[in-house]
Amino acid sequence: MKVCGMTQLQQVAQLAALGVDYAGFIFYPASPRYVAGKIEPAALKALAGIKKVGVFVNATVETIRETVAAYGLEAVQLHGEETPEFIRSLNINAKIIKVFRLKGDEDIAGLTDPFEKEAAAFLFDTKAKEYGGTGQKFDWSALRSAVLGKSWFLSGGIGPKDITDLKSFLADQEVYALDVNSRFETAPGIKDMGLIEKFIKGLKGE
Ligand SMILES: O=C(O)c1ccccc1NCC(=O)[C@H](O)[C@H](O)COP(=O)(O)O
Repeated sequence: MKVCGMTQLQQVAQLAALGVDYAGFIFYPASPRYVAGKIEPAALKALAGIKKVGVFVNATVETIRETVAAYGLEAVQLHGEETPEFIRSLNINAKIIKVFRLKGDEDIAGLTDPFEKEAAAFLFDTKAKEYGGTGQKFDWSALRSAVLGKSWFLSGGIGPKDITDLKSFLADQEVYALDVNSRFETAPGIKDMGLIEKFIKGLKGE
């Protein structure tokens, strides 16, 4: 599982203790979850036990490279209109997660194929006015028939009430990991850790 939009180091450590695989950090200045100035880069770099993902929206090569080095990011999530050529030019020591923002009726393979070589994983989020963290879902059924030769994250508005639907979707889909965010917040960037713990247990059927 990935929990995105973290802004407090203590909560990131709590996620690690819960066994969450990935923590996401928003490096998009227009987001209310913009992490710069909220977590000290060296402190995050030193924190072990969870993979750190930097989320960028149409950032420059220099910004991404500097941020990966400063915060010790293991992966970069490209949430904007980044092209395969742009990804090739990055040349960084971090996995690339390319985001596709969907309504649900798109030709998924047509969107993902150009990124087959450049991305380590895909993430499917909801197409909305804002780039991410909208709390809105898209129609997952388009993903049921998509043939994707790559690990992918399911994202977009996933919340505590979705456990039953998720269990049925995950039963016959090769979803690599779920990505959750605003539906588990008390305020933008502040997570309700109790809710996250309950959600993890609920998915495991505990
Ligand atoms: O969370 C943000 O504020 C954000 C802003 C701009 C680009 C991406 C952003 N979030 C990235 C994520 O991976 C979210 O988890 C994803 O959009 C789903 O969020 P939600 O619908 O709130 O579950």
